[in-house]
Order: sequence, then C-alpha cells, then structure tokens
Amino acid sequence: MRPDKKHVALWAAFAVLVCSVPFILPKYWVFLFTTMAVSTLVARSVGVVTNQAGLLSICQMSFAAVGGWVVAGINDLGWQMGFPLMVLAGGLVALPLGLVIGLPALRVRGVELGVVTLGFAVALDLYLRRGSFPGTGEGKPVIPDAPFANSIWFYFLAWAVVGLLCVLLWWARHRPLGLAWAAVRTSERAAAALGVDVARAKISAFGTAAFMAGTAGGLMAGQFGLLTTDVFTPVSSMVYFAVAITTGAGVLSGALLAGALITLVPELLRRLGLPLDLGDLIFAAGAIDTLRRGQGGISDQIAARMAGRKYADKQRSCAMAPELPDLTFWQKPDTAADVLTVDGLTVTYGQNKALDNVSLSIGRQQVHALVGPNGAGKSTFVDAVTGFLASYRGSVKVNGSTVDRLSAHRRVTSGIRRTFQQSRVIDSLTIGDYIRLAGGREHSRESGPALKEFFGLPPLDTPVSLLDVGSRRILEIAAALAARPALLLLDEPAAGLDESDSIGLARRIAAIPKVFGASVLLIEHDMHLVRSAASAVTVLDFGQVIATGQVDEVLADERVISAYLGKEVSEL
Ligand SMILES: Nc1ncnc2c1ncn2[C@@H]1O[C@H](COP(=O)(O)OP(=O)(O)OP(=O)(O)O)[C@@H](O)[C@H]1O
Repeated sequence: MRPDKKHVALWAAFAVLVCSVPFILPKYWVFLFTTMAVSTLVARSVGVVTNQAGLLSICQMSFAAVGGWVVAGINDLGWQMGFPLMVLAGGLVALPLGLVIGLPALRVRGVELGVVTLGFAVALDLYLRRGSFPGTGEGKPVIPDAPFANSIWFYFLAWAVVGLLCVLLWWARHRPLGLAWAAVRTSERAAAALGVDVARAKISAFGTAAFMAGTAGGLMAGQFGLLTTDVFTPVSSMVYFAVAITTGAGVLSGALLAGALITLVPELLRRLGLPLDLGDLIFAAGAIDTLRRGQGGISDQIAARMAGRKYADKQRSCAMAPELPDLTFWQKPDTAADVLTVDGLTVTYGQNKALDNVSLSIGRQQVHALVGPNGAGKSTFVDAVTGFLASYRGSVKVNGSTVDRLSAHRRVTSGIRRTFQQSRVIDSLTIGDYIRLAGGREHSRESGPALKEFFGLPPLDTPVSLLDVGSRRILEIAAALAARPALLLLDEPAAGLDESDSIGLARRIAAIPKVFGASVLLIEHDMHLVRSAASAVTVLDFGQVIATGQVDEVLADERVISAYLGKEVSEL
C-alpha cells in the first residue's frame, strides 16, 4: 500500500527535525534524544508482539539485556568488528531466545502468557544479578569505534536503526507476515481459516520483537559504556509494556510517543525534585485507563478519528448489482470428480453424539445445502471437515486426498475454505488487505477488483471496521474465494442480511461454481435461499443424515417435515 502524501510530508518533517537536533540543542539534549531513540525501539518491539499480534510480553527489557550483554562481551573479548555489527550481533543472539520464549504462546494466551514472560524476565534478572555485565568488573567500557565514539554520530546511528527497523515493519504490515499478526490478534480460529499458520505467526512476532529489543540493548551498551542490571529489571519491562499499551506502539508514531514519555517524564520529575517512581505510577494508570476503555492506544484512537473524518458517512455497505459480472479471467481450481467425500463422520461431546456416522459427497462445481433444525450438528460438521475439531471418527477426503491428519490451516492449502456462523472478519485491516491475506499464494492482483465487482464491495482501501454487519458477511465470502478454493463451506451466510441482500447473495452463491469453479457447502435456515442457490441438499437431524438428494424432492420428504416440527419446509 502506498503511503498518502500527507503522511510522507509529516514524516519527512519529523526526519528533518531529528537531523537538526544535534545542531540546535545542547549536548545533554542530544544524549536525551539518543535515549529516546533507544526507548522507541524497545517500545516498538512491545508493539510488534503485543499491539500487532495481541500476545502479552512483559520481558522485552530482558531481550535488551541479552543484546547489551553480547555487545559488552564482544568488546571484552576485544573482537574488532565495528560497532554497528556488534549491535546487529546483539539483536541476532536475542532473536532465537525470543523464539524459545514464544513457544509457550502456542499453548497459553492472555494473562497466563504474560505471567510466563514475566517469569522469564525475573529469572534472567536473578541470573544477571549473580554476576555483572562483561567488562564491568575490570572497568572496560564499550567505546564504539570511530566515528560512533562521537556522540553526534552515535545519535545518528541510533535514529538510523530506529528508522530502518520501523520502515521494515511498515513494509511488512501489508504483507503476509504483518497481516498474519493482525489476524492472530483478532481471532486464532479466523486466522487458521484464512490459511495463516498461527504457530508461525506467534513465534515470528516474538522473534522479531526480541531482535529489535536486543538491538536496542546493544545500542545502550554503546551509549552508557558500562551496563548495570538495574536498567533491565522486570519492572522496567512492565513500564515499557504499560507505556506501549497507552500510546499504541503497534505503529511508529505510538512507539515514538512511548519513547518520548519514557525518556522525558523521569527527566521532568527529576527537575521538579519529585520521586522518579511517580513516573511508573503515571504509566500504570495510563495503561489501566487504556485497557478499561478498550479503544486501543493514543495512536490507534487518532488513526480511528482520521479514518472517521476520511469516511465521513461512517458505515459502508456492499451494493450488489442486479446483473452478475462476467469474470472470465478467473482461473478455476483443478478439481476431482468429488470435491468432498466424508465417510462415517462421528463426533461426540461427552454423552452427546453431535454427529453420528455421517457420510456425504459433494461433486465438482455444485452448490450442496446442509440443513436441519437447531442443534442438528451442521456447524459441528463444518468444524470437523475444516480441521477445527480436536478429534472425530471417520474420514474426510478433499479432491480425493485424505486430510484427517491435517491441521485447519493446512486443510486450507488443500483447497477448502470456510466462513463462520458469527462473522470473524479481521476488522483492523482494509478490505484490500483482508482479501490479500485470505487469498494467500493464490491471490493475484486482479482478485481484489474482481471480487469487489462481483459482490459490490466498497473501495478496497475502506477499513473493514466501517462495514455494516451484512457487508462483513459478504466480505468473508469474497475473501474466501480469493484463494480460489475447490470447496467453500458457508455457515449461515445470510444471517444478518436484509431481504434484498439475501436475494442478491443467493444469486451469487448459485453462480459461484460457474464463475469461480468452486463447489459450495451451504448451511442455511433460510429455505428460500437454499432453494434458489442449491441443486442438492442433505438434511441432518440429531446428528444423523435423514435425507439427501434434489432440493425440491428432499424438502417435500415427510421425515424432513417432521424434523422441522411438522412445519412445511416452505414455511421456514
Ligand atoms: N463445544 C461443544 N461442547 C459440547 N456440546 C457441543 C459443542 N458444540 C456443539 N455441541 C452440541 O452438539 C450438537 C450439535 O451442535 P451444532 O452447533 O453443530 O448444531 P447446528 O446444527 O449447527 O445448530 P444451529 O443451527 O443452532 O447452529 C448440539 O447438541 C450442541 O449442543
């Protein structure tokens, strides 16, 4: 995504300001602004793992300690490799440690994960306190080699590192890595359904953040010469966490604000003769208030306000044209005769058999409906087929290949996509980014505009958060198609849609096989939609198949009518 001109001008002005500091302010302020650069880097590292990927990490200063330790160690050993490379080494050593600390994130989340990371911070702090940083005992400070021994050059180096890493993060934000973090933050199930490898996304966020914090620690070693453990305490990690939450360090502006607060608040308190601990209290209060409001940090709120101003009429909706556009360019997936073959699927929850020996086949380019009263087992069927259940009995084949051993995100790569009964779109993205994320490797440049045309989506740069409920459901279907799946499972896609959108959607679902080459398994309570979109239907009742075949014949079947408590199915 291209940055808009206003943003570029603003950042250019900020860069000029940063470059002019050493020439207009006294040396002490150059030192403070160097500290601010390093603090920004640590805050942005919290931003990656917590604000962007939604994982609690309260140990970023421990990774900084590792980076500082490595730089001090290299200096102590007398290796001549140039200060920037020493800093890079600090980041690179912290990175694998970040990957290891990220491993618990695969099993635990939320507060538990926060406790695990804090535990690491405490353990490392205890370990470091038993000794000292290399070179400290012998009074051998880290003195960066020329030209970085000069404080002005060091200042520029620190800001160059901030600039480089933050530009890389900005670039990654609209690419698979950054989009995967955003997806995992919103919902792990939704992320897996989009083909995101949730484990890899979490671990990569921890690794990236550890690298950044390690780099910051390396810079600290060069700035202070001799490091002490007091700089890297678990409390300092908590302070960074609190400030990053308050300012919204998932973006550079929030991280800069965090860096400024962490540097300048203690300075102000010192000048006012007030205790420095007061700063930590203020930061903690800020974090509590931000979490209580639940609207993100300061930078997130400013971004939301700016988006609100840009899209003044606020809510956006899909406008499906009566005519179906002809998407002749769309490459259709290679599909076997039977796209889905389910044999003897059985799922039990305690004593309750949610699915009992269910068998079902869906042919090529077919819309097949799965209906049944509430609690019949329809969603359980979708969960089992798409890999969202821990276990089931029976077998599921997609395009002739067994997928039973595959996790949800791997089944996505084998050609199945799903939507959820409760919409799970990633609303921190734009429509275009969401489609790009969902499209994965199969996504092409034309996918976004083509899907926009087919489903009448608003412009691709519209934030998903501005879409109304019905349009979000339509977007979910559009995005699932971007991956050119062989089979699309739609779980009550018309829930929340008004009548005209429901009719428009029915026409589009009916056209999916011809236009996109995919088969559809449609779960719906709206029988008008089933009749107009599907050619075949299977009826479940108490977890068992009670009828399957042509729509009109099956919906007139006595057993089906009695399953619906005696109502004519046409009345539903
Ligand atoms: N996680 C779970 N734990 C225990 N029981 C469950 C769980 N999920 C579903 N069930 C039970 O399994 C049965 C099938 O539920 P399921 O949600 O698949 O039905 P459904 O046909 O999709 O219903 P609806 O049309 O209301 O969505 C129900 O009896 C339900 O209570």
